[in-house]
Amino acid sequence: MRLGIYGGSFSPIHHGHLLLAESCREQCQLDEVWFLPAAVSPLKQDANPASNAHRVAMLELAIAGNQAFKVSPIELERGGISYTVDTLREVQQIVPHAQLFLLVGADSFAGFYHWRAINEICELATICTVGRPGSDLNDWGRLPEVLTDDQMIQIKEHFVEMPLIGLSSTDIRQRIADGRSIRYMVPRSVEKYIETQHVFRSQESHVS
Ligand SMILES: Nc1ncnc2c1ncn2[C@@H]1O[C@H](COP(=O)(O)OP(=O)(O)OP(=O)(O)O)[C@@H](O)[C@H]1O
Ligand SMILES: O=C(O)c1ccc[n+]([C@@H]2O[C@H](COP(=O)([O-])O)[C@@H](O)[C@H]2O)c1
Repeated sequence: MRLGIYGGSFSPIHHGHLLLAESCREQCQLDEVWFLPAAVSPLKQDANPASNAHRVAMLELAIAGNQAFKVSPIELERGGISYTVDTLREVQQIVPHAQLFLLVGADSFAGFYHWRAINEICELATICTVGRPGSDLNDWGRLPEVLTDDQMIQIKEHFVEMPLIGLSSTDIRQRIADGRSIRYMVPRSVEKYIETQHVFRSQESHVS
């Protein structure tokens, strides 16, 4: 099985996330893509995402009907800071025969040099990178100092094409706070959930 591993805060999930996952599924011939909401994203430790329950509920609504997409709670259940290397090790235990592909947007990839154990990450999974407005996938910074030539070639062979989508969860949360429209930025089911559950409106929704 070719398995896509897609981590993020997903607070909330939006159409940029969904198109990224679908583009990787198609172009990397993935059998499944697992969405893994982070307990605490290592480089966004000061962020205050919606509760775990809300993020999982919105993810489930967003992927409903897509047999290839699943939500995995393993980072939430592990708790603490969600280091990707720990997640990949855990997934390897759960599905030992799966070939793992790590899906990463360009802004996250720009910080990849600072992630924990990046050589091991590259051993455990093939990195699939996707463009995002404002981040240049060709700017590798100091990565060539730490990655092997083979690792760099493998990453370059897995650039995934997708129309650039200038959506971000931060902007969507700001729009909600301002009482502005988020229609067509997130699936309708997610929009309705945010509305009826008052997510991002009350302090309560930020508590796990
Ligand atoms: N519009 C987008 N285009 C391409 N990749 C994206 C887009 N939005 C998010 N991603 C990627 O999805 C992953 C998870 O992102 P995350 O859940 O942090 O969303 P975000 O919109 O960046 O959130 P926030 O604004 O709260 O920081 C990261 O790899 C990120 O690069
Ligand atoms: O393992 C790390 O050191 C690491 C550092 C930064 C980000 N990540 C993961 O990358 C994913 C997207 O993170 P972010 O900060 O762009 O939302 C999420 O699953 C994080 O756990 C992982």
